[in-house]
Order: sequence, then structure tokens, then C-alpha cells
Amino acid sequence: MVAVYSVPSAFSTQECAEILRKVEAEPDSEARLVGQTRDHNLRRASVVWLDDVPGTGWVMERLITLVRRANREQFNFDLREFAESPQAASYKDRDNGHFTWHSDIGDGPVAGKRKLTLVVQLSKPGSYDGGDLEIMPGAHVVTASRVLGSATVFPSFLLHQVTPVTRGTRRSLTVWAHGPAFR
Ligand SMILES: O=C(O)CCC(=O)C(=O)O
Ligand SMILES: [Fe+2]
Repeated sequence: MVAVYSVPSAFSTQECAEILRKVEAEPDSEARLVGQTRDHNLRRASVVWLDDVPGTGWVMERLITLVRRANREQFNFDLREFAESPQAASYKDRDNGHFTWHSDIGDGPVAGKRKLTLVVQLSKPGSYDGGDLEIMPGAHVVTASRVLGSATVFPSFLLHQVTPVTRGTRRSLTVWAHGPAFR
């Protein structure tokens, strides 16, 4: 079984630009960015919750369609809901933006129900160095496509990381699908 599912053109170039425009137009996004940067040793990124950004309902609809298709074609997990807002993240060279190896399944009542993770690439591949999303489905590492608008879907329990950004800014949009916890 291939553990990582990818969609080459989940969002068009124009759609990616529109998402970034909306996320960045948030009046207090800079403050929120700083406020929600946590786990500094694990992660250096600025995040905005998409649910807080007006006019992005169509983005959520698309994400749901993409996750449903990936699940139908590949994973066949028992998915029940999207219990968290999608998260737009920026990893900047000047901040040494990165996210070290982790699984998305957490201890909380919501993070414990994460089953599938979907990540959309929102930056042009040539606009940054480093910042690769790497996933470890087994003994080897799979590097996610860097293509703008591509989506990568994987089981939330898989270890994954974002390597340090050494030039420019890498932006992404992550959403989780939830269901009865794996056991
Ligand atoms: O930005 C990415 O590519 C991955 C984000 C991630 O792993 C997370 O938010 O849990
Ligand atoms: Fe993650």
C-alpha cells in the first residue's frame, strides 16, 4: 500500500494566490501570528486559523472534497468530521522556520481523533530553499511535492517534518479529518 497520496493540482495558481491574499489581509494577522507561534523548539512558524478568515468557505469545501476522495481511493479510514479549523502556516528563513519530526495525533480530545492530514503547498517551489515536507511511512522518507497547489494526504500517525527554510518563505495549508481513534 502506498501510504502517501498526492494530488498534483488540488488548487490552481490563482486560487493559491487568493488564499494567501485573504490570509494576509487579516487586519491583526501579524499579532495573531506571533501569539500562536508555540513549541519553539519543535516548530518555528506563523499560523492563521482559516476559520477566522472571512470568505474562505470555498477553500474548506475543496479540502473536504480532496480528503474524501483520498480516503475513498486509498485509505478507507472511518472518518466522521472535520473537528478543527484548517491552519495556514508560514515558515520564514529569518526565523529558521521548520517543524521537527512529529505525529499529528495528540493527547487532547480533538487531536486524539486526527486520522488523515492534508497539506497544500501555497508557495512557488523556486521561491524558497529548504522547507521540504518529509513523511516517514516506513524505513524510507518520502518528500512531498513542492508544486504550487499540490496536496499531500497521509495518515496522521505517520512521523513527518518540515526541514528548515534557508531562503525565502514557505507557506502551507493543513487540515485534519477526524474519526474514532486508531487502536
Ligand atoms: O506545513 C506543513 O507542511 C506541515 C504542517 C504540519 O505538519 C502540522 O501542522 O502538523
Ligand atoms: Fe504535522
